[in-house]
Amino acid sequence: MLFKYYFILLVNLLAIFQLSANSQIYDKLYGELFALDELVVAKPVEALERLDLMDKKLVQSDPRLHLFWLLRQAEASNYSYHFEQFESSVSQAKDLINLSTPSEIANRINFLQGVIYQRKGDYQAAIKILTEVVNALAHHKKQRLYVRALIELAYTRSLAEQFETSLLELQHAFELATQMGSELLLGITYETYGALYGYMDKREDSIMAYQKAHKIYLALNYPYYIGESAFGIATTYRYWGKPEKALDWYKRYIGAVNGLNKTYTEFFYFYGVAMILAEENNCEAALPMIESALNVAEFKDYRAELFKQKALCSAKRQKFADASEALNQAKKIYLQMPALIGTSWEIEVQKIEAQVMALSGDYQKAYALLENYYRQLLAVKQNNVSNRLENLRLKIMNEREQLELIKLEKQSAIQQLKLNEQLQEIKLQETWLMISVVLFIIIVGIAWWQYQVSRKLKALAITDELTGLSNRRLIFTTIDRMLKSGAKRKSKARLGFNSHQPVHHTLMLIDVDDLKPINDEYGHQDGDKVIKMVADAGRQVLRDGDVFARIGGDEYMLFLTRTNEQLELDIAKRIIEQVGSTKITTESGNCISVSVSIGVVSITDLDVDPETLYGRVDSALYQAKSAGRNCVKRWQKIKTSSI
Ligand SMILES: Nc1nc2c(ncn2[C@@H]2O[C@H](COP(=O)(O)OP(=O)(O)OP(=O)(O)O)[C@@H](O)[C@H]2O)c(=O)[nH]1
Repeated sequence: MLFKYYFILLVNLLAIFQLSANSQIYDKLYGELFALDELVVAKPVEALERLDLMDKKLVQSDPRLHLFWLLRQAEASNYSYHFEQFESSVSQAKDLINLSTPSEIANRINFLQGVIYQRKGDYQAAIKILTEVVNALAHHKKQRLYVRALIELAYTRSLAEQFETSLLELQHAFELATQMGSELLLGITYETYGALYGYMDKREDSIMAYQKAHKIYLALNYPYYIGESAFGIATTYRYWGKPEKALDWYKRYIGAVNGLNKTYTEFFYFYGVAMILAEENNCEAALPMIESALNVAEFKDYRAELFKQKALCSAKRQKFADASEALNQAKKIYLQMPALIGTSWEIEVQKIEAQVMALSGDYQKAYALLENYYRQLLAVKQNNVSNRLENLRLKIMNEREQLELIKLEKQSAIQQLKLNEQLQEIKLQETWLMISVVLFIIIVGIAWWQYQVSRKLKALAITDELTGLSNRRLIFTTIDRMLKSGAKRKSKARLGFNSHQPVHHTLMLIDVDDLKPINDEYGHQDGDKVIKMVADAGRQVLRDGDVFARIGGDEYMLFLTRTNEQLELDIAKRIIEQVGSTKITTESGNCISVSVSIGVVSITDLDVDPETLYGRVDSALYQAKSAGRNCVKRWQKIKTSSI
């Protein structure tokens, strides 16, 4: 019993899990379908492939998702000229509509149904369903679908030569498209103006409107629309009697739609080229093209045109049976298209029939038909070019130009804003550059200052402040280094790596005699003068590589390189003489002189250790002091010698 409850609980839990997992999958699929919005028109074939890759079973398991999917398939099929698939998707979608279908989706499907009716030449059905869509959306006009349906309605009316209503609807669509700032809707409006003006025999206006549409489509890069506008331009040029231009634009059409479904793109292309050839009396080339275009079953209105040309061409080639058969086909088509009865399209059949009769030699019948044709044509033209219609057309064109001007002004204001933004950006960049340069200068300045300070500190570390001579640290380091490198060289020489060079350097220890009494009697300032004067006297004997340092209160050490016994004694004597002959004027104005004692040691053996060396020079100085001062003593192995 308990097991049964557990089982039910488990099943419920699984169902809940399944539901939430499914809802996640559905969300993902909805997301994918939403994301196709641009692709269906920009790259419809790719969109169809993507739709095909989606899990159909899953899509079909949710009616709303299925509807959405079918809508996308319909759009992508339409824009890729897969018209059968387009029709089948719309019809499947229609079958799925029920009371719970959101009106927005139902309207979209009805709109597409309207396009299908129109393409099939059932203008009355198209006008009816498109009017329903427009009315259903009338409460919220700034909707893409509302404007789209309005344009399609206007276009369908223009095909049925209801020009006045068509113009009014199109103008309304143009205003809305401008307000909404939708480039695509503007393009479609211009394109439809192109068609409308074409049917109204306003060739130049037609080309201008089509060109505007074409430019917009090129910028959007939508192949279907680029092709449609090129085809429209070609057709207007054809009616205008400019076959070369028409052919050029038919070629542009087939270039633009390259990659889309060939069955229909080629149908339109062959249709256009065949009509040009036939109109130029090149029936031999036109007829096979007319035949291959007629093999495509769609588009009654186009087929009627093809049959008309076939009839004429056949008659010109004396094939009157074919001509009459073709005329019958054309008439049959118009009977199936009540909206076209009485339009210039339909009455033109009589003209063609008259031409066929004339070619067959039945001039009487031809005359009667022609008379009838021109009477009807006059009525149609009068209707189409009535003053009221012409005034309306001019008024509408004027209003449109006003709107275009406003749009241009807005664009130039936006451009100005962008320009200002760019200027500000440039200014900001300049400021940053300035700041960077200033920072760079500051950093370089600080680095320079640090370098100078560290140089000074380094100098201070090795310099005696009072005399500017080297200090004890520097001279001792120099001597140590010299002895070490000398010792290395010597040991290498011993091993035979280099030759042994005899050396002779000199170390002197100089001490001021009786400085204490001077300090005591004249003061430290005068004592300092003495210390500086001795430093100056010693400086004069220096050469490159020599070091002269103050190593203590009144004690100096002098290290001389590349000397000899005679030279070192001469230098010591020169110092003694220099010091002795220099008079110092004390602060109190007295003139005093001092002397120094000097201890000398010759360095000929680099193996000696520094301490021993300092001990020797110290003892030599001690000898000099003991010998009564103001003299030089050299240290010698046994004893120091007096000089
Ligand atoms: N003015 C001055 N006096 C100093 C300085 N450094 C040391 N002295 C003094 O110099 C004197 C050195 O004394 P000693 O070398 O012992 O004796 P001395 O009077 O020079 O006599 P000697 O035996 O000949 O050396 C001391 O009185 C120190 O105070 C200094 O930088 N400036």
